[in-house]
Parts: sequence; structure tokens; C-alpha cells
Amino acid sequence: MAKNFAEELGLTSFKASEGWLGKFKQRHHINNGVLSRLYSSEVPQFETLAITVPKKHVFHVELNRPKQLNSITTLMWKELKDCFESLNDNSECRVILLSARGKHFTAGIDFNSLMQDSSKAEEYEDVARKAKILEKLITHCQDGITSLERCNKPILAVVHSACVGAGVDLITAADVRYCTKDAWFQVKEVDVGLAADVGTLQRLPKVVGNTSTVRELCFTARKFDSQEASELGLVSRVYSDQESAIKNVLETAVTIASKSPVAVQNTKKSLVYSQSRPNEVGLEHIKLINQAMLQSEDLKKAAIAQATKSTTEYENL
Ligand SMILES: CC/C=C\C=C\CC(=O)SCCNC(=O)CCNC(=O)[C@H](O)C(C)(C)COP(=O)(O)OP(=O)(O)OC[C@H]1O[C@@H](n2cnc3c(N)ncnc32)[C@H](O)[C@@H]1OP(=O)(O)O
Repeated sequence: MAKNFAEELGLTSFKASEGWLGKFKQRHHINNGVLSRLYSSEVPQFETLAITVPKKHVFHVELNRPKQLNSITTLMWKELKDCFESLNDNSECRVILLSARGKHFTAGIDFNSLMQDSSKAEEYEDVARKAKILEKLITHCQDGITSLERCNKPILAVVHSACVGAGVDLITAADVRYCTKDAWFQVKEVDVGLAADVGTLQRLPKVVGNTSTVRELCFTARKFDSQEASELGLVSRVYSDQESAIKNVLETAVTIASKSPVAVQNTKKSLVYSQSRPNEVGLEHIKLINQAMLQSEDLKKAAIAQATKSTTEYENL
């Protein structure tokens, strides 16, 4: 079509090449034929993450350092935090799909970046001064991962191929996990001389509900495949390949996006808050939330839709 216009305008040198088309799509936020701007006033832009809006209210975050196997650098930790904070504040966004571009989901922390950052501690002689530098570094990494949990929008992760080290930390902070048949996982930290420190040891036992297998995986750093991940309950479903995984998980995302954002976001808040607290404390928390939220128009709309077997649209939150 672009070529036809160019011909009508007498622009004979214009070829509408693949390169031009790619840049045109990027400039105008077009992904798989879907115009992102149509659904979102603001799609945040990052260097290490690609954000698109494949369906109304569904934002897709992709780890985007494929040449470096999506290994996580200082910048990527920061951008993960900025991204999920920004999507938490973006009322157009109701649900997030998290996946990765390239051969692997992620090779974990980027060794070069880690070496560079931790070498800053060597400028000091004293243990307390060195420790303070490393405390800052670990907090920076933890914040990147915890931002997924702090974001009130459900995050559905789709893992393919290798998900190593920090990759496991990352996906255990997501709400729901899926993977492809070729996916494999590794709590790799002991192999690189570390006790995992950005979430796996806290979240994996709760996700899986089996401390014996979790401890074995963490002590041995043995790889486990998609079938074992599914049997453990780390992933909800295994798909043949990434394309079919994303297609199916998008349908789940669209279902979630069609529900009341008040109900969905407070459901996530309550689940996250209650996961490491006694039931009575979690019940008090949701009681306080719902004292206000039972007065929301969403409740009335949903009740009418249920009673009349019809569908309804909800205001953004
Ligand atoms: C404060 C601390 C916070 C967080 C801590 C997190 C801890 C961790 O994440 S521990 C886990 C660290 N990661 C690893 O140990 C993974 C190491 N890599 C691999 O095992 C493999 O590369 C692979 C991921 C299984 C992929 O294998 P394959 O497809 O065969 O590719 P390769 O040929 O091995 O690698 C290609 C290329 O990438 C480089 N590379 C791989 N991983 C990393 C990495 N994590 N950081 C930096 N670079 C990495 C690898 O060296 C190769 O480089 P070339 O220059 O092409 O040789």
C-alpha cells in the first residue's frame, strides 16, 4: 500500500523495503498488525526490554538482549523496576505478559556487569565499607525482581529454553508461569559460589509447596526440565513452542483484562500480602480494602452482568 502511494506521488526511488517497514512499525507502535497506540496513551520505552500492547489492556514485556542471552545487567535490573512501576501506574494496563526474545529466556545475571559492579567494593579496605557497596548492589537487583510483586497487575510469565539463576528469581515473582516443552530451569547460584539473594529462596518454596525438592534443587543446582517443572507446580501448563504458548496465554490475559480491574488488582494485593502472613492478618487486610471497594461501581456492574447473563465494560483503574 505504501508503495502504491509512493507511485501515485511519483516517488520512483521508494522501495517499501523490509527495513523501512520494520522502522515504520516501530515508530508507530505496530506489533503483529496491532496498533499499540490505539490502546495506550503511554507505552514505556526501554533499552533492555521491549513493551508492546497486543490486545486491549494487555501489555507484553519482553526481555530484549537476545544477543547476550538476556543476561541481566545493572541497566536491566533498573529497567525491570521502572517498567513494572510504570505499568502499575498505567491505568490502561490490566494484565502483563512476560516473555523473552531470542534463543533463551535468560542466562541469569550478566557476569561482566556483576564483576564491574562488585569491583567497586575493592576500592575500600574495610569490610563494613565494602559491605555497604555490596548492600546497595544487592538491593538494586532485589528491587528489580520485587517490582513484579509490587505491581498490582497480574503478570503471566512464558519461559522458553534456558531459565537460569536470576531467571528463576524473576519468574517466581510473577503470578502465573507457563513454559515451552524445551524449557529448562536451574537454581544455579551455588555453582557460582553464591547463596541466591534476589528471591528464589524466599519464593520458590511457596510457589511449589514442596520444600524437600526445592532444597535439593537449590543445594545441587541441577537442571530440571519442563515436565518436572509442571509436576512440581512451578508452571501451570507446558506448550509445544513459544508461539503457541504466547497465543494461548494471551487468551488467558484477555479474559483477565475483561474482569473488573478493582476486583483483579485487589485480588493480587491480597494474595501477595497474605502469602507470608497468618490468615487472620490477611483477612484483616482484605476487610479494610473491601470496606471501600464493595462501594465501587464495578460491583454493581458485575452483579447486573451476572444476573442478566450479559457482558459489561469497566472503567480503567
Ligand atoms: C547480587 C546478585 C544478584 C543476582 C544473582 C543471580 C545469580 C545468577 O544468575 S547465577 C547464574 C548465572 N548464569 C550462569 O551461570 C549461566 C551461564 N551460561 C550458561 O550456562 C549457558 O551460556 C546457557 C545459558 C546454558 C546457554 O548456552 P548456549 O546456548 O550453549 O550458549 P553459550 O555458548 O554457552 O553462550 C553464548 C555466549 O553468551 C555468554 N554468556 C552466557 N551466559 C552469560 C552470562 N550469564 N553473563 C554473561 N555472558 C554470558 C557466553 O560466555 C558466550 O559468550 P561468547 O563470547 O560467545 O563465548
